Amino acid sequence: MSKRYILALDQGTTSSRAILFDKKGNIISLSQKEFTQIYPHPGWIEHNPEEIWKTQIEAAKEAIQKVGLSPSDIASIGITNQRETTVLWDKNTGRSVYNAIVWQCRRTADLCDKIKAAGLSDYIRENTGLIVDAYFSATKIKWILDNIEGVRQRAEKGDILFGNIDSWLVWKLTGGKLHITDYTNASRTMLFNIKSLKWDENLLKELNIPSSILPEVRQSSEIYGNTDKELFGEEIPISGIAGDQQSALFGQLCFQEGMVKNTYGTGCFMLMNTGDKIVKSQSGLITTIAWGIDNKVEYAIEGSIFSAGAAVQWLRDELKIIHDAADSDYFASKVDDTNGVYLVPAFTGLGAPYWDMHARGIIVGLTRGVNRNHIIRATLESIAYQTKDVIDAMINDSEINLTTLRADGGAASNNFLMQFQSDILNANIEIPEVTETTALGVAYLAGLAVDFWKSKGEIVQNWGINRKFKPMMTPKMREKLYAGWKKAVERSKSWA
Ligand SMILES: Nc1ncnc2c1ncn2[C@@H]1O[C@H](COP(=O)(O)OP(=O)(O)O)[C@@H](O)[C@H]1O
Ligand SMILES: O=P(O)(O)OC[C@H](O)CO
Repeated sequence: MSKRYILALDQGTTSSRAILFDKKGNIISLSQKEFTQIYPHPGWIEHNPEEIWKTQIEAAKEAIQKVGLSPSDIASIGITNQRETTVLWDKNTGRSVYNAIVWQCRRTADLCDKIKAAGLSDYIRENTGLIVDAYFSATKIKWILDNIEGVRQRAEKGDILFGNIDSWLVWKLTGGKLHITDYTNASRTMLFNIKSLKWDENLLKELNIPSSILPEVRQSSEIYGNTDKELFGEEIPISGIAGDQQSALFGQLCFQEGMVKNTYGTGCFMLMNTGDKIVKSQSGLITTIAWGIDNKVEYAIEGSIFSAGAAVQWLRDELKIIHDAADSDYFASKVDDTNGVYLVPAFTGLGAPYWDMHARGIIVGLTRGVNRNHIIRATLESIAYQTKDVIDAMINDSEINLTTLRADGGAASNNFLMQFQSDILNANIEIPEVTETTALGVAYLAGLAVDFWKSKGEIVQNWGINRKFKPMMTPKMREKLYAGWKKAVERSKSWA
């Protein structure tokens, strides 16, 4: 029987998902497992790598079993992942030497300040496309090497391996046979030279990171190897790897230069395809690798927003003023405005376009009549305002005339948010039929490598729009609201 499905493993910040797609790009089966968020100190965030592996493999097996399929129905596996999150493990035991330091973690902010003071910012910008920030993997790797007893010595002996979550999962899936990553993930480490497409020797030296720990960098779409037979009962090829935001760009079919998508998950990540051009942002965006496919690399500019859906989770888990993230839609719509309140969710500093590692969250404009609905509404509006900050930067850099934004991610299901977003941007928002575009993107990358899909042209036939939002706000109101946001952002800066 022919192999009818591609299995995408989507290892996100808050959950591990496994999704089976058919040739039309339809979801056949989905399994999702949440895992523990570990906050050892204010501003620090960790995950347990073993728990990530456990939830991911369980989700994969469940997705196959719940629709009565067997591994022989699967043509190949694609892996997409939360990016930058850093794992170091011992290659002899296969066990991690410390928790994964998550992309949001701010513990290396001071180290980044030292890197800036040493005058390395321009070199880093020029060669890695990135802005010096605790967000990226490099300083997280250095922190583990310098702070966990014995790890540096073991690394120097050649016993320690580094990987982002993609590498960790491939290592586990292949029973320790492959230590690889792809171009998209490598471009988020602050150690990879996006021009020469090699690990940057100068930065490795400056940061005192041994090159022996680094994975081999491969394309985002090619057959890398097979899963260990023990795992699924038979081997399945692995043929796609991409960081989740680049994967969503692919899944939203933004194949042409100038096409833009925004993913509303834990954070918000807006990427614009810039083709074979390395565009250097003048407005606080970063340059990243979009994908490596057919022996060619394409680039993107990106605006990374650290807290979007995370702020809604905070309303649910810490303030406990909503039961479920989706309730925020209902409560925000019960009031006409925020009653003058702005919430800046700089829980882990501010990313693009401000890049302030020391900013912290604030709620301003409180008066006696403010109630919980206003706070909930201000939280959702903050996601839209942050997106506007990034779009304005993108328009400034590329002179595009953005009329339509393709949106996806968990919070894109919030109709209030999408309408407010359309209003504040004065642009149309389109939500595709398959909103799991992150998983879909890497399924396409994996499927192209094994001829499950013959070409991008065949994939484009699968595209369909589910919902559309059109701007309805007056320009005067838009300007007034946004001016208030800019003022609030100023108050949140340089706090910690
Ligand atoms: N209806 C909703 N309204 C607002 N936020 C939502 C809604 N549904 C989910 N979210 C938020 O979206 C995030 C989950 O989206 P997802 O794309 O799965 O993120 P990730 O890949 O970062 O784990 C959570 O932070 C959650 O609070
Ligand atoms: O897992 P997500 O969807 O929150 O994405 C996280 C990003 O990859 C961080 O750069």
